[in-house]
Amino acid sequence: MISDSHLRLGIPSKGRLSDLATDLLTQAGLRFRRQNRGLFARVSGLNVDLVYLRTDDIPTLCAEGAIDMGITGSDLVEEAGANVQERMKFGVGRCRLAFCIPDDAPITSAAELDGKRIATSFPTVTREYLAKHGATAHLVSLAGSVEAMIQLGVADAIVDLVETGSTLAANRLRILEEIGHYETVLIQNTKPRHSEIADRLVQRLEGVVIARDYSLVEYNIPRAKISEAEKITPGFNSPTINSLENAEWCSVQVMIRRADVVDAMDQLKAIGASAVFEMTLNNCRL
Ligand SMILES: Nc1ncnc2c1ncn2[C@@H]1O[C@H](COP(=O)(O)OP(=O)(O)OP(=O)(O)O)[C@@H](O)[C@H]1O
Ligand SMILES: O=P(O)(O)OC[C@H]1O[C@H](OP(=O)(O)OP(=O)(O)O)[C@H](O)[C@@H]1O
Ligand SMILES: [Mg+2]
Repeated sequence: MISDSHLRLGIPSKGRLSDLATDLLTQAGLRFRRQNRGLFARVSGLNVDLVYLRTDDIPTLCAEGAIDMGITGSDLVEEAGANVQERMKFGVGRCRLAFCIPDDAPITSAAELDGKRIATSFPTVTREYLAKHGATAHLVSLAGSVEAMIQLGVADAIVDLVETGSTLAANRLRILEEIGHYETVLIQNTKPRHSEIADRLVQRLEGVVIARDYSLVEYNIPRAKISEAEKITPGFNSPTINSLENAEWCSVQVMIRRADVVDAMDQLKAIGASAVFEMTLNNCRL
């Protein structure tokens, strides 16, 4: 099934990153079907084989060359100490890794955890962080449910991922100190095989990631106001300006970060723009 002439891309077989990765690849136009419980899938029209793996094994398997590229969490890359190249950030699966303690604990910094017991799924990152701050601790390594470990009496503090903070709140814990910010990434072996296919894959995925971040905004504006409008909407490179039948007016097309669109639309209206539309982008090549 697996072929040497194909690039091998490792993707999460289950868990929260599994759907994220499948959605990204599908939106990027890759066509594939995973056979029931199968560990491989061939992509049609592009020489790529998908390999379904555990999210936390992907960094090591990529560093070892078992797969050429992989989709995983940057936290897991760091924990594995995997020597891989990060090719892309996807802007999804964002989370922080943090030292957390009971709400009412009087501790004020991670250095004060010297000699204490810490439960975590990230023993390497935790040990290295503590060492940099002149501390050592007894680490209890676990695969999950780390937030329960203080109540269970096996730890004084934990190091775990935090996204919304609701798991911490439910367990009456608070963040003591953040170790770092992480997200879903595309990694590649440092001695790439099939570089051309890899670059094509990156280009396709970038098209989706940029399109997810931007909208296309179109509006009509009096020519006399163009420079004012350009200050509000400078565009990714520069805006596209088209003539209208009424020579005093023109139509502008421009990419704007989604988070900034409503503000920009209000400002455009205020300087005299009309027919201001926001359109969703599905994909792009810039
Ligand atoms: N709450 C979260 N919010 C956002 N991203 C997260 C969160 N928890 C984990 N992640 C990201 O997803 C990756 C995989 O998470 P994890 O290893 O916990 O698997 P999972 O998908 O949650 O499955 P399970 O915990 O059931 O094994 C993490 O390494 C991290 O990059
Ligand atoms: O800040 P929050 O939004 O609450 O998210 C953080 C929680 O999400 C992850 O757990 P997961 O759901 O993967 O369960 P696990 O402990 O079994 O890995 C992580 O390990 C935290 O427990
Ligand atoms: Mg989890």
